[in-house]
Amino acid sequence: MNNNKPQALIELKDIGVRFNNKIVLNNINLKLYPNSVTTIVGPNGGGKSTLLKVLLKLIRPTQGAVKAKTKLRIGYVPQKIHLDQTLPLTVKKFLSLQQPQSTKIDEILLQLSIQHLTEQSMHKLSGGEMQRVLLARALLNQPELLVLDEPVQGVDIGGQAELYQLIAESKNRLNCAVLMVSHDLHLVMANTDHVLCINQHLCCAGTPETVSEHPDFIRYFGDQFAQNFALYTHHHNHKHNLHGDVCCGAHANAAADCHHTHR
Ligand SMILES: Nc1ncnc2c1ncn2[C@@H]1O[C@H](COP(=O)(O)OP(=O)(O)OP(=O)(O)O)[C@@H](O)[C@H]1O
Repeated sequence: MNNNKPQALIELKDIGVRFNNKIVLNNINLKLYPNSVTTIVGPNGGGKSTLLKVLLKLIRPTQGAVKAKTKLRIGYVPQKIHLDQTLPLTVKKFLSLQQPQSTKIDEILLQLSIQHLTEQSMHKLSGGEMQRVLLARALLNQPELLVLDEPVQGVDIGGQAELYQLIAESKNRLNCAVLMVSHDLHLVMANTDHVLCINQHLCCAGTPETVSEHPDFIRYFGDQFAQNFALYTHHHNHKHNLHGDVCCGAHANAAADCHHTHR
């Protein structure tokens, strides 16, 4: 038994979700640990957002359980927010709804290089600016777990890489766990410890390298990705078993337990 292993921040056990008798998720198991990045990929309609909502306790699963550390601080960047266009709202006012302390807001705005947007109207933000503001809001309570649902939607290609870089820096600063849904596989892989490929069930899971070679993954995303991936990948010289421990012969499917202590 490995006594050095940290406690999981949150654990999903045998999660199943049905909507009107349609199975959307089945038998999903997942543990998230501090200082790790886990990326969920999978085809459209595969249940990725639903899984995040179960984890955030926005949806009660039909089956299974979510076990979280007591008073776990979670920051959430949703796919979209809906603002009333008739209500005037500056960025600072928007953020103060989450965190009233002005100095904390200024600190986060500076970290994300958007201090110039402080008095900007929320209605006039570009796609990239809006996503940074949503990230700022999620970071305001110093989350132990940062959850992001397709965080670069509506952001131009240059801004996408920058936003993923800010997410990685925030993770390093807070030592938090990051769980995100992303379609930008080639952009996120270099900063991702574990990938889960979900299509109702867990198709495959493991390091970016192992998942990118899995037949299910190639079926969903094509081997075009493998070529892009080679440009961005970081290299492991070993694999992991179910407990995240280093071993030599682990199979990609065995890594749904997302403990990763090194890069
Ligand atoms: N509240 C709901 N009621 C009924 N069906 C739902 C509900 N929410 C999601 N679904 C269905 O569940 C399935 C999974 O949806 P979900 O949004 O989780 O997929 P996704 O993998 O995030 O998709 P995408 O990549 O397109 O965002 C879809 O078929 C969707 O229509």
